[in-house]
Parts: sequence; C-alpha cells; structure tokens
Amino acid sequence: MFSTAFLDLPPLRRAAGTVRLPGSKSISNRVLLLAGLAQGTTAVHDLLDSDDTRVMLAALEALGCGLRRDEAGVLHVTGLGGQLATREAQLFLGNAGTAMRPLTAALAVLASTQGGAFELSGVARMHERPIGDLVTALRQLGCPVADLGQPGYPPLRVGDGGLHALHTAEPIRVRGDVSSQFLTALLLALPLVTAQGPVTIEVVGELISKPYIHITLELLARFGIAVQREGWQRFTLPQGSSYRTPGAIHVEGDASSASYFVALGAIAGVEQPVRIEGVGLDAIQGDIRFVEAAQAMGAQVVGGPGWLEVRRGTWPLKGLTLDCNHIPDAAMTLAVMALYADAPTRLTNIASWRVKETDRIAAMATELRKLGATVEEGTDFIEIQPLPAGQWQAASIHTYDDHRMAMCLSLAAFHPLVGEPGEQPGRMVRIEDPKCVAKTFPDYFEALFDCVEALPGAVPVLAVDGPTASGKGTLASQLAQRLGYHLLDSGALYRATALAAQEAGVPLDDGEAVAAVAATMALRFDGDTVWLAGQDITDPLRLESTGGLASKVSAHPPVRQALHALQLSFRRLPGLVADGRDMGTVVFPDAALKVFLTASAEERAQRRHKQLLSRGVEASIDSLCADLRARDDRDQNRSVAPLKPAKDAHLLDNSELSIEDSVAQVLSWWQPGTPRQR
Ligand SMILES: Nc1ncnc2c1ncn2[C@@H]1O[C@H](COP(=O)(O)OP(=O)(O)O)[C@@H](O)[C@H]1O
Ligand SMILES: Nc1ccn([C@@H]2O[C@H](COP(=O)(O)OP(=O)(O)O)[C@@H](O)[C@H]2O)c(=O)n1
Repeated sequence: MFSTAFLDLPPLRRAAGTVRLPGSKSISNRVLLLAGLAQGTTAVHDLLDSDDTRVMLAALEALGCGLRRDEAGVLHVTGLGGQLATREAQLFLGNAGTAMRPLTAALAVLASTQGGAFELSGVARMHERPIGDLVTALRQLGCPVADLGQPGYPPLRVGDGGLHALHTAEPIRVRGDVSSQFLTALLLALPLVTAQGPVTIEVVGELISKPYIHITLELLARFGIAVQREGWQRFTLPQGSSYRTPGAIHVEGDASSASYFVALGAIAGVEQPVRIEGVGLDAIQGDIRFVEAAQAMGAQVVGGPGWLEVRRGTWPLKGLTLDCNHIPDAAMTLAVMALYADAPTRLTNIASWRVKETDRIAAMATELRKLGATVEEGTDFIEIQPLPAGQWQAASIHTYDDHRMAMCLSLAAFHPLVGEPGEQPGRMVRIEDPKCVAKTFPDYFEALFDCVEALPGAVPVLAVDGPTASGKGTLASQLAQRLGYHLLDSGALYRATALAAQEAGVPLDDGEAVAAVAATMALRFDGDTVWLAGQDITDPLRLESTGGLASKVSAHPPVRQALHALQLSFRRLPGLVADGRDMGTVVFPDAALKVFLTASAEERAQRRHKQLLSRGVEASIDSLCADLRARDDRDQNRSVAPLKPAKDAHLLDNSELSIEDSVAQVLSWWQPGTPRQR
C-alpha cells in the first residue's frame, strides 16, 4: 500500500495483464455478520482485508465471537448462535456503513430481547451519514435507541439493559429511498425475532440500489434463511428462521473494484486485454452490471464464471445518458471514462452519492474540473463534457478520504499527451492521500502499476548526484519513501562489483575482466539486505574500504557500460529516485528533477566519522577527510562519467541544512504539472 502523502501518476499509455481482485466489501461484511450470528463455525475464504472489514472483525471479537485465521488465510468464525455473549460493549466502526447499519439493527434486537446496551460510533464523517430511517424502524419495533449526538446520525446507543417485547406482529416499515442499507440491516437482523411468528418488512418509497438487496437475500439463503418477497415492497422472514452456517463460504471478488479495471481495458487495452479474476459474469453483485455500461461506452468484454477480459473497442469512447440507480458505486468510474468520450455523459438517479464517504457528486465535479473538464451537477445527476486533447491540465486530486475518488481519478492518467512533440511528458495527475484505498482495495495502485505501461520516457526519475558523504543516500531514500518511488543506490552496484571481482580473484585494474564480472554477478536487493551469489553482503558493502575499491573499478569505461542496463531496469512505475555520481548526466539525462548535493569536505568528513562511530567503527577525521578528497578527485577527473553537476541540476549545499530541510527543499522543487523541471 502507498502510505505517502500523495502519489504522482505519470502519463500512462497502455494497459494489459491480469488483476486478481480483493474480496467484495459488501459480501465480506455481510458474511462476517451472518457467521457471527449463526450457530457453529464458518470458514470464510477470500475475505477482503481492509479498513471496513477490520472494524467489523474487531466488533465481532468484542461481542465474543470466535475468530481464528488458519495458515491458508481462511478465517474461521464461531458465531453467537443468536445469544449475546456480552451484554455491553462500545464499538468503533470507522467509516464503514456496511458495519454500522447492520450491527445497529442486530444489536438493537439482541439487546432488547436479551437485556443489553451497546454503543456504536465511528469517525467524524460516519457521524454525518444518516441512519435516522433505520432508527425510526427499530423504535417502531420497540427497541430503545438513544441518539448520543445529533438525532438521526451515529453515535447511537441501542438497548438500555432491560428486556423489551418487540412488536413483530405488525409490518415494520422502513424507507428505501435514501439507502438500501437500512433494509439490508433489518433483513439481516430480524431472523433473530421470528420465534413467535413471521416478521414482515414493508418498504416505504421507491427502493434504491436493489442489487444490494439481492446480495443480502442470496447470502441469507446461504445461511439457511429463505426470505419471501413481494416485488421490492414487502419482505417476510418465515417463523422460526435461524441462521445455519453453510460450513464454508467463498467471498466473491469486488465487482465495484472490477470497474476500474474494466475501464482500464476500455481506455487502454489496445493490443492485449486486461484480465480480471475473482469476479465474472456469474457475479451476485449488482455492480457487475457496470460491464453493460462500459460496453455501451465502447468496451469489448468477454467473460465467464469468475473472470472477465476487457479491451478497447470504440475509441474515443461513446458518451451516454444512464440511470445509475442499479450501479451506484461503480457508476463513479463512468464519470472519469466520460473524459475520453466523444459526447457528453449524463449520469442520473445518483442522489445516494451525496451521502456516501463524502458528497461524491460535489467531489467528482470539483476534481474533474481541476483536470480541465466542464461538469454540471444537480441534486441527483452529474453531466461531464469530453475533455479534448490539449485541454487537460495537471491536477492535484483531493480524495476526501474516499477510496473510490482515488481509484476513479487514477484513470485520468491516460490523458492524451500534452505539449510539444519530443517534449518530456510531465507528471500530470497527483492523487492525494492514496492510502484511502485501504477501505476496499489496499493494493489498488500496485495492481494498477502491474498492468499499465507509461509513455516511453515518462516514468519519472529524480536524480541525486554528489560527492561521497554529502548525504545522497540519506536524501534519496527519504525522497523515495515520501514519493512512494523505487530507489536505486547506484554506488551499491559499483561496490558489489568490486567485492565480486575480488572474490573472483580478478585484478581491479583490469577493466574488461571486472566488467565481465559486473555483467554476470548475481546481485539481489531485498529491502535493506543485499545478496551477492547467495551471500549476505550488506555489511561488507558499506565498508569505507569497499567505497574506495568501488571508486577504482568505477573509473573503467567497460564497467560503467556493463552496469548501465541494470541501472535503467530500476526505472519502473510509479517512479524512481536514483543516487550516485552520474545519474543526472549519463544514466538518466531525461530525469524530471536533478539535484546535485554538496557539503564542505570538513562537514562530510565529520558526518562520515559520526556515521562510522555509530556502527562501532573507529576512524580519524583527518584520514577520513584525506580519503574523501582523494575519492572526490578520482571521481571528478576520470575520463568517463566524471562527477559533475548536470547543466540542468539544482545545486544544493546542505552543509548548514538538516536532513529534513534538504528533503523539504527537494520536494518543493518537485511539483506536478511542469512538463519538464527547469
Ligand atoms: N543534511 C544533513 N545534515 C547532517 N547530516 C547528514 C545530512 N545528510 C546526511 N547526513 C548524514 O551524513 C552521513 C552520510 O550520509 P550518506 O547518505 O551515507 O551519504 P552519501 O550517500 O552521500 O555517501 C549519514 O550518517 C547521514 O545521516
Ligand atoms: N553512479 C555512480 C555511483 C557510484 N560510483 C562510484 O562508486 C563509489 C561508491 O559510491 P557510493 O555512492 O556507494 O559511495 P558513497 O558516496 O556512499 O561514499 C564512488 O566513489 C564512485 O566512484 C560511480 O562512479 N557512479
């Protein structure tokens, strides 16, 4: 997962490859609740591991359910069998509507009939998401529900510790036109009170998001509860309904998450399709119908049980007008596809967007406008004009702690190239707070980068060059961390070459022989550990003496040539921070930003001295200073790739700067938008 403050996406060109989707959030949390209420143990396969399922699991644990994960990653849930194991608990449910609504209903019913009291709360946004319609239905049923904050919103307390007879003989009325989750919550909870007779739920108003109710009904059936349904208006739970574990259950891949990869295929599956595994045309989730919408916009889709393959069909995509009531979440993806269309796209019947993780209509309109698009919004619709090539603007996309905003807007990175032919493409789309995808798809960006290709030369490189002990390694690794980029410590390649040559008994002054060693050495980086031919060389690699040997072998042109391709191979999405002597001058002359880092020789000798002492190595400052001057001299005066700033490098003398100041300075030079820095 990218836990950086932002993630810069370079211009992307093509998509191909396979993505294995994480489990559906809606199915995962429903299955967890059902398994938690059922008698016996349920083995849950392919459960989504995300923020929203984690809060549900924590809640089940607090309520006394047994949870055990086996070696294969299968979660075994031992349910309460409809009997409270604990009568009081405070449950924090983050921003997970799929946990808040059904737990409120189930605990209200259990607390009222068995004597208990439970408090349910969440993050600030959760306390702005309405739940009043569900509370009204529960009160009508006879459950005590207290508002602990603003009436009609969480936090809530359900139950008051006493026993209450519930009015189950009367139909329970619940509004269906704000969120279908209220009806789902009641359907999941009310089997608990069917001992005396059947219980009927009547929906008031037009039920929205029916496909989610379909999922609820399918899963209830898997747990032994056959709901009788009259249209989408009346639902009856038969007398004596009780949850029976199916023993094992597989969570389908998330169909809403599939929408990003369906769109990816439609936009950029030019030569090869994008293959999606974990969800297919047999999916029980309503958002699978996003496939039809994508086809209407031009996607070519084939599929079977558990898989889909999508490629570009019509291009540009076709604009369309669509009632999105049946695909409320996945429809957001259409809003971004609309930028690549030939005519306006109008998405209607999407009022529910306003009460999701954020006001998604407003958020989508604001962020698409940042890219240059013309967008009209209304209470329950959004209309997006196509964005012609040449009118795309670099944008820093705010994501509102909303996973879908981040995933949708990442698809804007396929904008047609802006700028003059031959000009270095810039970083155009910055996704702020990329870790918000953790709600449903923690590895979304990794999966995206696995199946997209950047425009040639577009994977951004930030080059940090400079003399020894100037702090390049420190600065580069911090920058890589902040940007979520890969890191190339090119000095380590020369160091490893010197060690490998020594090990092979090759004289270090024989350039051709050392180059042959460099070209064939089995070098592997594994986090901070470096392996050479199966040996851990992390410590010897960092020795001062090894640095000196590296400086010698690095002066041979054939050695530099031998390591060239290896260094280029580090340039992978989403970007690279490369540290060395010739990153900006020779290896990555098209780097988006070049920094030449210096500090006085005395300051550098002091730093190296301190660094060595901290590793328990004694050294004299004077001899260190002499060594580093000799190394500077050799690095600056060799015939190939001598150490010198690139013409377009930013010079940074950090003698008087802290590490944090240096990082901040470089990040201030690193802005999205400019096609070429300086
Ligand atoms: N701006 C700075 N101010 C003070 N010390 C620094 C600074 N940058 C790096 N250092 C310290 O100097 C030492 C050498 O840094 P390092 O990154 O190993 O240099 P290089 O890779 O250029 O040889 C490290 O102990 C590091 O913590
Ligand atoms: N891109 C690079 C990186 C290192 N080198 C050589 O490799 C030696 C060791 O590099 P390093 O970056 O690990 O050394 P320090 O700066 O950490 O002392 C340097 O002295 C250079 O001579 C190079 O020639 N080109």
